[in-house]
Formats: sequence, structure tokens, C-alpha cells
Amino acid sequence: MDHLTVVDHPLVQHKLTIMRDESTSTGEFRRLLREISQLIAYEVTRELPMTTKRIKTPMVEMDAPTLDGRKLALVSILRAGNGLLDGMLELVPSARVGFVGLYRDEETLEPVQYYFKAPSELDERLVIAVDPMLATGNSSVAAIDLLKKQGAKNIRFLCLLAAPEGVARMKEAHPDVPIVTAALDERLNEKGYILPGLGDAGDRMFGTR
Ligand SMILES: O=P(O)(O)OC[C@H]1O[C@H](OP(=O)(O)OP(=O)(O)O)[C@H](O)[C@@H]1O
Ligand SMILES: O=c1cc[nH]c(=O)[nH]1
Ligand SMILES: [Mg+2]
Repeated sequence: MDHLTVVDHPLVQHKLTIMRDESTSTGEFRRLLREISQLIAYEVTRELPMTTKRIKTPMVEMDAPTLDGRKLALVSILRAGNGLLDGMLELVPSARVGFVGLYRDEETLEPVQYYFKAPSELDERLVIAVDPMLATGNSSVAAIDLLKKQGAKNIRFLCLLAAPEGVARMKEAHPDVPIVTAALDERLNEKGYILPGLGDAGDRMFGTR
């Protein structure tokens, strides 16, 4: 997989435009994030290993394709990652789920960790870390550091918006982790927010601030 994949599907781009619009309500924002997550999930899971199993249709027996290997692990970077997680779990209900609790210190833009819980046997699973925003990349780099420390070897990062600064930081720290996003935006502002962006994803999802 390429280091950066931008999912330019018309439905993704249409929904993203509504999410960016400041007049979109919290409920609508959350619903759209869930919908988009399923469309991006399609891309990030495209190369899952397959095998076949013998089944009987009402007509004949056949060797039918089925997913191979360990159940995949979805890891949500709290809080905003949960918006992507919910949609992906509807698509892959058997996935194991982990959580990395991080928030960005507003002054230093450094991540502050408050929680970590990962599924077992991470080294044998495809691990998909999800967070809508890749801004400086400090949070995603820290989350992936933790996942690697826990044994994860095959990791992908799924987001909604990426800034060039965050993509470069991820490429430097974790060149083995492909990024799948709905859009690559222009840049960060002086406070580390993505431009044009959509504002604070967590606040828009949960109606805080
Ligand atoms: O790439 P970075 O510069 O690290 O910024 C991105 C992080 O910022 C946001 O989280 P935030 O800290 O606002 O926490 P929240 O999800 O709890 O609102 C976002 O969901 C990412 O985790
Ligand atoms: O633009 C940004 C940057 C970081 N976190 C957000 O929620 N939005
Ligand atoms: Mg936030």
C-alpha cells in the first residue's frame, strides 16, 4: 500500500464538504463521520488476506472466499477516533477494539496520554488506528509508538483530514504505516489547526466547548 492514499470517491467528498461547513449540526456531523468511515474502511481493508471455505449453497457445494487469519484490531484514538470506530465496527463487527487516550496540550501541541488498552496478540493482527485529524502528527506518532511497543507490526492509520506537516512527521517516524485519508488539506495555522479543516473534531462530534 502507498504511504498516503486519498479516498477521492464522490460520496466521501460530498459528505466531507457538509462536515466542514460550520453550520452543520453536531448530530449531522456525527452521522456523516460514521457514514464516511465505512467508505474509507473499504479502502483500508482492500488487501485483507483471503482464503476459501467449503460451503453448500441451496444449489451446489463451492469453495467460497472468506477472510483469513486473526481478527483485525481497530484502535480508536480518543475522543474523536470513536466517530470513525463506530462506523467501522458496523462493517467489521468481529474486529477486536483498543483505545489510546490522548489529548493535545493546547500550548505545546504535545500529546498527553491518559489511557491505553489494546487487544491481545497485536503482533498477529492487522491493526488499524483511527483518528479523524492528522495535524502535527504528534498524537498519531505517539499512539503508534504505543501500539508497536505492544507488539503491533502491521499497522495502518485511518483519518478524515490530514495536513502535509502531519503526513511528513508520520513518514519520518513510522514509514511502514500507510495512511488513508479523505483529504489532504493545505497547512496548519499557528495554533496547530488544519486549514481549511473542519475545526476541532472532538468538539464538533460531541458538542463541547
Ligand atoms: O496531529 P495532532 O497535532 O496531534 O492533532 C490531532 C489530534 O487532535 C485531536 O484530538 P484532541 O487533542 O483535540 O483530543 P479530543 O479527541 O479528546 O478532542 C485529534 O482528534 C487528534 O487526536
Ligand atoms: O484542525 C484540527 C487539528 C487538531 N485537532 C482537531 O480536532 N482539529
Ligand atoms: Mg479535540
